[in-house]
Amino acid sequence: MTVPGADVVLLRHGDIGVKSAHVQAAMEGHLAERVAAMLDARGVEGRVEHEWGRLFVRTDEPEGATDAVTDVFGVHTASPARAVPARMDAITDALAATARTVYDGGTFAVEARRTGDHDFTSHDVGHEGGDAIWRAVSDDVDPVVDLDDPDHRFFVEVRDEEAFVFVEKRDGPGGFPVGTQAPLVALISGGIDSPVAGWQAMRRGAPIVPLYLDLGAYGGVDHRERAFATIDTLAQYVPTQDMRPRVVQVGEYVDRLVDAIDSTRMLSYRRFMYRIAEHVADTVDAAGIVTGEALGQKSSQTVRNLNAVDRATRVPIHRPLLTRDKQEIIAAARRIGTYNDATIDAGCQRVAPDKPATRATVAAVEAAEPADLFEWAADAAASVEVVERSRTEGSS
Ligand SMILES: Nc1ncnc2c1ncn2[C@@H]1O[C@H](COP(=O)(O)OP(=O)(O)OP(=O)(O)O)[C@@H](O)[C@H]1O
Repeated sequence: MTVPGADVVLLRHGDIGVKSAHVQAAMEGHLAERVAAMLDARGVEGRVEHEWGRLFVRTDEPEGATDAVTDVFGVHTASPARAVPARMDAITDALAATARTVYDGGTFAVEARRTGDHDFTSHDVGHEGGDAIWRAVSDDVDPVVDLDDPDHRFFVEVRDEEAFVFVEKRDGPGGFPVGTQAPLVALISGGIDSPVAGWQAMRRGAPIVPLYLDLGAYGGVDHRERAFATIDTLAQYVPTQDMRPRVVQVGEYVDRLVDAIDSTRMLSYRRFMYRIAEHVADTVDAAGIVTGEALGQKSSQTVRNLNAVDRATRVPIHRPLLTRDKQEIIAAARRIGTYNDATIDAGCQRVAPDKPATRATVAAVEAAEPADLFEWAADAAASVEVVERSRTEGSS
């Protein structure tokens, strides 16, 4: 619940803080820009201020602003807060007003931090603030202080001329602001896994260029639409990025693979797929490929098979979900918002052979696949199409 009179949102970052001073300063600048862009994209009024180690959004819409900023990569937590002058009477008044609104019984604690010169300590703030809260609510409830595990936490942060009163720290995605790493081509099939993998890459700062391979008769309109729907959802996290899907038609090539190869078919299909991604990466100056593969999840994802398929490309393949269980990935997809889009059943299952190889060698895969497989990939990639979507075209 937002504190009454909230007029600012405090933003904290996480991993940015372990960087050297000049990198941290640059990343905080990036973060401030991303926060401003997100507010703009969500239609929330707010002015972003940046001080060393901390960002603030001054706003008349603290709820909307908090919702928006907790979707920005790089934001670890955010707190809608009320700013008051850094005087004890102003702080205790704000705490009392907040307690009257949010305190519905149980135990409480005041947690105070302070930087700057003041004629009181953070211990004083805790003590006098606790008294003020007690007086504010003791007619209605029986307030009890518990500093270890309270039901209600009242936070006060005193910074120089101002003090901020708040009651919650809402989680953001953490990580780094998008754009602080080179781009990656993300192979997005629209299943449950690949959108989560793309999101994870963005969370660590790498913009993604979404690439969808249209399987023609093996996929269908639903398959394509679910991929686009997940990309639209991902695009909402990065309003400044160009998230238009890149689409390559591969149906006729898959037909040929199904006719030509049996047990190692999926592995050659992956090699073909990575090669297409490599071509796209070259055209957009991306420095790697992201997939939603997880160790052992499918026959094509055994350690040996991953080794065999990786040899097809000189571009590194990043697999953020490599060690995740399916249930963890599903939970992440639900949090991110891509789960529902991804549950339409379609696609690769129809390409897979009845008895897929699980311990393939590079030599065996190469021996079974058409000699010109990589030329097919080059031909297919040459007709890559950029699909215009109303919500996915970035503003910078
Ligand atoms: N049609 C496609 N377009 C783009 N990428 C694809 C496509 N099919 C597969 N991939 C990529 O290959 C990875 C492994 O393929 P797999 O067959 O396991 O995907 P899936 O089960 O259809 O979807 P997901 O892995 O997203 O749940 C995917 O995570 C994705 O990165």
